[in-house]
Amino acid sequence: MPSLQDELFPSTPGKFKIDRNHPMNRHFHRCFASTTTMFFWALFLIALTASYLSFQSFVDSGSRYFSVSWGGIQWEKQLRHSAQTHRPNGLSVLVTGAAGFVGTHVSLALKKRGDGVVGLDNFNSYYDPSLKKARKSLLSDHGIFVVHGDLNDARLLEKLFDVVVFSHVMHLAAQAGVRYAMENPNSYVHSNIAGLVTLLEACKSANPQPAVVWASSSSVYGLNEKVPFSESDRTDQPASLYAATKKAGEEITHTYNHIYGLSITGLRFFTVYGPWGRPDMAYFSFTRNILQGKPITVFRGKNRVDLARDFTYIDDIVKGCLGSLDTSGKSTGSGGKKTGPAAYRIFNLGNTSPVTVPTLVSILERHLKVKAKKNMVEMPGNGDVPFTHANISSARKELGYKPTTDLQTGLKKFVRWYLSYYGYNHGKPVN
Ligand SMILES: O=C(O)[C@H]1O[C@H](OP(=O)(O)OP(=O)(O)OC[C@H]2O[C@@H](n3ccc(=O)[nH]c3=O)[C@H](O)[C@@H]2O)[C@H](O)[C@@H](O)[C@H]1O
Repeated sequence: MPSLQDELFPSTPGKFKIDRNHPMNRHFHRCFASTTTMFFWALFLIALTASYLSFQSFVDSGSRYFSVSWGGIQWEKQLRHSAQTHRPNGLSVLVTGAAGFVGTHVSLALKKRGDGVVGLDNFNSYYDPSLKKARKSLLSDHGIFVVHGDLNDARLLEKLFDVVVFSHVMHLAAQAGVRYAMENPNSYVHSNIAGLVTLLEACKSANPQPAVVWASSSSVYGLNEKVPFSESDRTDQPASLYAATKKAGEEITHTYNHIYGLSITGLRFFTVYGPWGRPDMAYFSFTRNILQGKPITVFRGKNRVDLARDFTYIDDIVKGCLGSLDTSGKSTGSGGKKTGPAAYRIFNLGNTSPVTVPTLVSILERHLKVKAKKNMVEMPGNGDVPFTHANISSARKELGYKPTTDLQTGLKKFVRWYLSYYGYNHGKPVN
């Protein structure tokens, strides 16, 4: 005789029948019905929770505008992996502007020596974004993850500091270019002022606070005529809005150091050049035009005086950046409050040997084996300064900074990279 159990739960699927009139079955049916209801309610709740969580990460991931560019479990995993250090006492560094010229080189150098690096970049179109994307894939080949996002996205920054404990921030994201400030002044305010403040707010609130090293500029010396430029020289006569925003950055970072105990190092870069450089800069655009047989415009100062720059090779700048990170000392704030004094430093990173722009052109002509078509034009009043020249004794003493590449050697490396990147063979484009 089949047991009750067998009747109710036959081993053969599909033969399950319930005699609703059986008293035992009526009782069972009530129980079963309530279990089923509970089961469906549970399913419903699980589905509801899951969709809430994924909605949260969707909102997290983007911004108020719901564009999904960051966030989610996979994204966080990539962040943590990229930030992992591979040497004892390695640094964990957030590099802003990582797909930029200096950002790419600094990120690679940090990774190479075993530090953890996470990049941040908004991939804006100030110059050819495909170059930025190529730099990004170079970084990715070396295990560096670059987050696509803007400095002004406070929620993104908060999230980055939530997921990773950064020991340092290398802040290189900026609106660069001296002359473009007359075309698009607000982009300088957006990146160099508002973006800087948003970043410093995130740094100040992070626990622990990171030490911050950031890119100021030789342009802060403006109309200063005392040479070479020393950090203690006056910087209250900017000649361009770009310079003014960098100078403002120095004042803003000072207040965050003073109030919140953030360790701050500002680096005044002097006309940095090299492979993977910026197409808007003179050495780069001159190379492009010379190879394409197009004329170049060479600015000249008052009384036909040649303009000169303390052109500094990228590898030297990278050494200065790493030296700054290594010697920055800790921030002292906690929970957004200062608990003691922290370092506030400013260094010139230049080459200490200015070269005139016509000399730059003749070095390029030699390396490219093509004569330039030069238009000599009087320097328009667009923010340029006649010359720059760095005194680097502070950086030498404090950071062990010692530039070793002269313009001739550095441009040779740049030209070799340029020809290979843009597909030239013996000075001719490869079809
Ligand atoms: O040290 C800095 O802090 C800055 O360096 C760089 O500015 P600059 O030193 O002005 O470099 P760059 O544009 O290459 O012009 C070089 C020379 O060529 C002259 N120049 C320029 C263009 C042109 O068509 N003709 C010309 O003669 C021009 O008159 C100048 O004499 C960065 O761009 C800037 O972002 C910032 O980082």
